[in-house]
Amino acid sequence: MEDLQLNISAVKKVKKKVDVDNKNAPEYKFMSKPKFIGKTIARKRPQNLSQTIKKLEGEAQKKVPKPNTNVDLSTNLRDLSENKGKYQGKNYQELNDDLQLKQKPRSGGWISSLFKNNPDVPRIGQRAVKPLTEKVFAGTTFTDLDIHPHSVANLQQNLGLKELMTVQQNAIPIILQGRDILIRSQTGSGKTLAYALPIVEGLQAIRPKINRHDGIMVVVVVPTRELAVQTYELFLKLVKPFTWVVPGLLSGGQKRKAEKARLRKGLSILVGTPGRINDHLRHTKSLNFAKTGCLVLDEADRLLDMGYEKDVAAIVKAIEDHKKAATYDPMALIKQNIKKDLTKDNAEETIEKQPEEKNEIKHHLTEVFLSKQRQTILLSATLTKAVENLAGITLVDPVFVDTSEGRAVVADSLKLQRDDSMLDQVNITNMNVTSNENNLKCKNKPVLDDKVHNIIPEDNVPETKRGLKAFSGLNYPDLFLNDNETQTSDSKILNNVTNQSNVNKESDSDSDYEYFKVQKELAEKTKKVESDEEDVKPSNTGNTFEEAVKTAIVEDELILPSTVNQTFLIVPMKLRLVTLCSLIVEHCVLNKKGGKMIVFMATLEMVDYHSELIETVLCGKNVKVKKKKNSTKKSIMKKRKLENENDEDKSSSSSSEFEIDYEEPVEGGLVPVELEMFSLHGSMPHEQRMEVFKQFRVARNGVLICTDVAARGLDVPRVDLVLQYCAPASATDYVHRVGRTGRAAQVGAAVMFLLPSEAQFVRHLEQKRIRLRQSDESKALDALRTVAPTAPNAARAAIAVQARLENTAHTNKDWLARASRAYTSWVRFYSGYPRDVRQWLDARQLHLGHAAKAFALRDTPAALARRAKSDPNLKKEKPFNKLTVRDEEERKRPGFPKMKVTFGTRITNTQSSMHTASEFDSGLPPLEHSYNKKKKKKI
Ligand SMILES: Nc1ncnc2c1ncn2[C@@H]1O[C@H](COP(=O)(O)OP(=O)(O)OP(=O)(O)O)[C@@H](O)[C@H]1O
Repeated sequence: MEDLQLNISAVKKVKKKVDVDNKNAPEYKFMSKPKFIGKTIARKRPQNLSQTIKKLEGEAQKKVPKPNTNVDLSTNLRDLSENKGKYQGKNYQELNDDLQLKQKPRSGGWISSLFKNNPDVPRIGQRAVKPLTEKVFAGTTFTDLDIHPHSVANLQQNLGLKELMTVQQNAIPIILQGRDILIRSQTGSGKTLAYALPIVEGLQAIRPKINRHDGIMVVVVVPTRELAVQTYELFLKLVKPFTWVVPGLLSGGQKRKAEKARLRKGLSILVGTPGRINDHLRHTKSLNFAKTGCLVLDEADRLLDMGYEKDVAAIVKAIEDHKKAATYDPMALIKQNIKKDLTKDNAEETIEKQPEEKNEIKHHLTEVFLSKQRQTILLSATLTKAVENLAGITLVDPVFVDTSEGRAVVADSLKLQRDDSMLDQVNITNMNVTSNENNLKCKNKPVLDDKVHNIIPEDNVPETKRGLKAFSGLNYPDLFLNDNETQTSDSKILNNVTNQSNVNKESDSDSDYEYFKVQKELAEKTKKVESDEEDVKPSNTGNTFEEAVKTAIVEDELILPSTVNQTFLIVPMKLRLVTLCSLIVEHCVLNKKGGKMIVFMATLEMVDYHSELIETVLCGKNVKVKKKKNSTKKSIMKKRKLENENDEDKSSSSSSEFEIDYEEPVEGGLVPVELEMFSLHGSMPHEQRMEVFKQFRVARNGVLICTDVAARGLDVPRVDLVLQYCAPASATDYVHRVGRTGRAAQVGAAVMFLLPSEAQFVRHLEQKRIRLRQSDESKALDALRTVAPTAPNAARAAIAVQARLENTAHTNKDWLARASRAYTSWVRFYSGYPRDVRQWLDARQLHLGHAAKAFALRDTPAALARRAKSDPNLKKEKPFNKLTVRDEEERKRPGFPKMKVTFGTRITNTQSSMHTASEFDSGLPPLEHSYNKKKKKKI
């Protein structure tokens, strides 16, 4: 009686009590023989492969004369497919699929081993982890900034923003000074506005006013198309009072021609993804960065993942090359000289005018736009070694802004130069962010008090001391060396920082008392360390910026908004899909206010399959629904109440679930619910992708199932739950996924599903100062009783839902193929987890048979593997996101020498990055090669 099938195929609608022989069943008691038709019965698993094979053999024996009694099964099957009309043209896999599909109508039932042989759910004690926190709002307003009054009014009226956020208060004055900057601040803390506002301010102040033909002044590079659209839209709002500043978008979806035309028309601010921008750099002559005074790399760490570093390097190099080329333009020089001669006569007039014009320039950033200089801004909520290297390569005399509380840092690389002449002492300013609120209030003074911030305007630095790269040890030209000349940047970096990772003393105890005791000890220790730090002269690395960034990276502590309630739920593999359905119903259907949630999955095949499967099953899509009068919400609630009372009585008297009356369920046991489902991944057609993104943004409630393509930067209003159905590939990914909720100090919740074998992954997160609580799994399936109202308890409701999920997945070959593809892609993804998390997310611990159940499949893993092998869709080319860095293209276009780029040690492993590589392609169709055109003409 190991594998039994629950058959609910009754016609009668009258409640009857089922008499069950249940003495030997371990968990759920199945009947060996039905006492009467139409009630809960159990029977052997029909789709057992051995049975299938026996049947095939039987048929073969009937129809084909037995050639040899010793022939093996494969010979029989071959004979079947080759000789017999019924099976002609079908391979073994097709036959197997046919049988799989036939089983449903024949049996009318389903496998019901959902609650059998599941591993125990471990209890993971909570350790004493003190999360890093960050104050979101600064307590000052935009009027305190020295910006155009129209901007302030626009922010208030069109964006509804009044108060400055902490990162904005710290970063805007520095950006207005034209300084290079690296910003680290938690997710949803307003980093986009922190750079967009001063950029618009700097541009609008240029006189005479710029126009779209003056060239691209600002380039903003972001990792995904959605983020590009979002950033572009913010710029559109900010330039409303300054119509002569024109933002533009290059993010894919449109034809090359249309984008080329837009570039030819002219833009002031260009927002785009690296692949797309780089592609136009190679194929669109009108794209020129000679006038680019500001480069923004948002989500800098992500930009260096997924093989994007070459595109980013090419953009940085293009800006430098174009600017250089513009400087040495002989025609421009001649023109300039002629102009000088012509205007000699008016020299007096010019001299008189000059001071007036100079007075108009409030911020150094405006001067940067008018000069040959370039300001670079790097941003992310998480820093990696690769970002450190990128900062070393791209930033000159930079400032590091880290806004986490208790360690808020504004570290200035120019501090050293000033101190050389003054104190010969290097200090990182650890300061309380709130303490400098008053510094912004005086408009006529330098915006920041440099005594507090350690910032000195670039003008005050002696010429000889300026122009230092962010890291003294980095060799800048390394970026563009040829293969054989390349040296690893890493070997050159002197890592002076010996700071110990601030891993807290841990306690495995759950008790609050223990937790607070450890916290107190920690607080005392921290106090002591801080006072010691004041006495000890810091190590002289020669660059405060370098020291601060390296410290932040070595400590590797992550920060999340404190308004997000983070939990994890340990779910046995077989129960994952039904638990997901339950959480969706609980959050989006039962929640009276209407919930909006994002579900992260590992692969795009999973996203496609799950979103359609869940929508079909929960919403009754494609199912003819005959609404029963008594299945209205009110009656269901009433019934539930009665059942609950009955349950309580019965639980004491009976141990069998099958002794409870089981009414024939409406439409297979499920009542459809109202639910808006959305899905998003990088391989979706562009228009559909944008449409989904826009619709989900405005939706009041609903579920977005997506890959990590939605993990970065996306700002969707009212998302109050983030569910990680598959564990993230790193703690950093965890932070960005969770960061889609609790934005701008809003309240949010985050749940991560873990398998029992993955439970220790929580410890990995705790080491990074992320604190999570374990959720109680006993209530996780309760919400399913809403969709299976006739089920006597949550477990039976889960069985009914699982049955419907399986039946749907076995509706036809197309469904079956998609289910198998999703399963196979997940298995592949799982074995590709990066090495540093593989000890917790170990593919060898997986039970692949149970995993099949989680994909609503009934096949054995071996049969699934065979199906995957014969599926042409799974043999499709690996996603290729290096459209713009092909060798032949490198050679074709002058000015783009073959580059060997290493921004740092690659931390992503190729296997796992391939799964998501398609998320980040340029969005352009491949170029038609000239020989193809010739061929076409000939034809
Ligand atoms: N001063 C402000 N007051 C109130 N809300 C603000 C302010 N500045 C920005 N916001 C809002 O905060 C939200 C998050 O901003 P933003 O997307 O820039 O965050 P972020 O730090 O870039 O996040 P991520 O790290 O996830 O990319 C947005 O909805 C934005 O409108």
